[in-house]
Amino acid sequence: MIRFEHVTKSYADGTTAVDDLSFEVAEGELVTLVGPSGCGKTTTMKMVNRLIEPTSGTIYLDGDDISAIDPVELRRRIGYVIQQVGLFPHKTILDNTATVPHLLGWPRKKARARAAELLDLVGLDPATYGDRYPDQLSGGQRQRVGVARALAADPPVLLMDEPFGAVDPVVREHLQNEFLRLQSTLHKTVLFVTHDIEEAVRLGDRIAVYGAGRIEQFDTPATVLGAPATPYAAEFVGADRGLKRLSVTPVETGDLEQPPIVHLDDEVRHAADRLSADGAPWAVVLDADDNLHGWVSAATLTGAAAAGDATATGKDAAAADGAPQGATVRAHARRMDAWLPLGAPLKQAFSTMLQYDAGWIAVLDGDRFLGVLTPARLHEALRRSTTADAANIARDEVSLHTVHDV
Ligand SMILES: Nc1ncnc2c1ncn2[C@@H]1O[C@H](COP(=O)(O)OP(=O)(O)OP(=O)(O)O)[C@@H](O)[C@H]1O
Repeated sequence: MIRFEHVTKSYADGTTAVDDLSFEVAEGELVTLVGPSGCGKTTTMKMVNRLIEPTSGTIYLDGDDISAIDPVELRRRIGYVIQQVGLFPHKTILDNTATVPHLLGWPRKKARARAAELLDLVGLDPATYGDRYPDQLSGGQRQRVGVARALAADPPVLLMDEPFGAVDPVVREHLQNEFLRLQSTLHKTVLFVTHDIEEAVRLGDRIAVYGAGRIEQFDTPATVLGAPATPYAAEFVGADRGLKRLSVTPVETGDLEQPPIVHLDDEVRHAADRLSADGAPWAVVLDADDNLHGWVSAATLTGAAAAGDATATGKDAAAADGAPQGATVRAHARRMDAWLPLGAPLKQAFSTMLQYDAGWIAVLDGDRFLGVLTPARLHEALRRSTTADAANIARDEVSLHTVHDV
């Protein structure tokens, strides 16, 4: 969708802002450009909508050489969001959002209806905020208006230059999540500039790590974090890149352990026997529909089974009706609320373990129980995924050596 071929930008004073850049952004892909201040990210972006002209090389948009497209016509195909937002202070939020449709000559009513729809889409109720002026909004709300305005004419391409840079970290994370949600339905082709590696990793399908005027590495977040291409890239992504990888590595079925399973209505004695045959200290408990209920310990079941025997020989009254209390697993099972969906990031898995102070968490596919993730398996998954991504193989094809193998 966007293709750079040997693009260089040098200024009259001899500064080379961008040096022989070649890369491609696929349709519907979100590519983050990340790097330190002054490395040429903004220059790269502004060449796409011709706010800056390259010194040499060619940029293609959807196969067309953009130098042959009238800049005004070009910019209609490209939404642009910047950190300072650039809202017109004397225009209402609704009119600000409708700016591009107005410029395109849409009838006023249609433009305003579209603007209201977009404000709603970015989480601002048009009835509440539409008639306000920019200085009556918070910084985060203004950023949302910036995104709504860029999307108003439904351009296939979005350029975003540090769009969430001016808000505090909490609002920023909120805006990032909202933007990811939007992008998952809109599938725009997005070039997103940031100097924040966390943001780049979080948002990007792929990341371009910039050194001075050059791309040092152009790859998925997982690969950039797991196998930095150069010492510079390694330093830029940070010594804690292993931890950052937790956010971009999903839980897979092969990462899970399979503890024994018992059902709520199983007889205690049968369940206890099964666990002791397996030598397992506990079992996962499922209900009749195979949905997760919780867990039960082998010790509890064995104790209950023994108590049941004593009751039976003691001719307890409850046993007389054939349904002694505590005869099924149901009476002894504990609820387990620590679960997460397959494909969730390992970071979420770890955080859920900590939140519930749990030694394992269940992994579900919809309602279906798939297995459990333990801290050891989580660590293994992370180690395997690093090798798997670098060698381009499946995670379960990686063999690991641990201290137990020595
Ligand atoms: N008009 C200009 N004349 C000379 N040099 C310029 C001009 N505009 C930008 N530069 C230089 O080009 C280089 C790249 O600038 P650019 O704005 O693309 O960096 P950036 O990576 O976006 O930085 P930041 O994160 O600080 O915005 C910088 O060294 C900058 O000083």
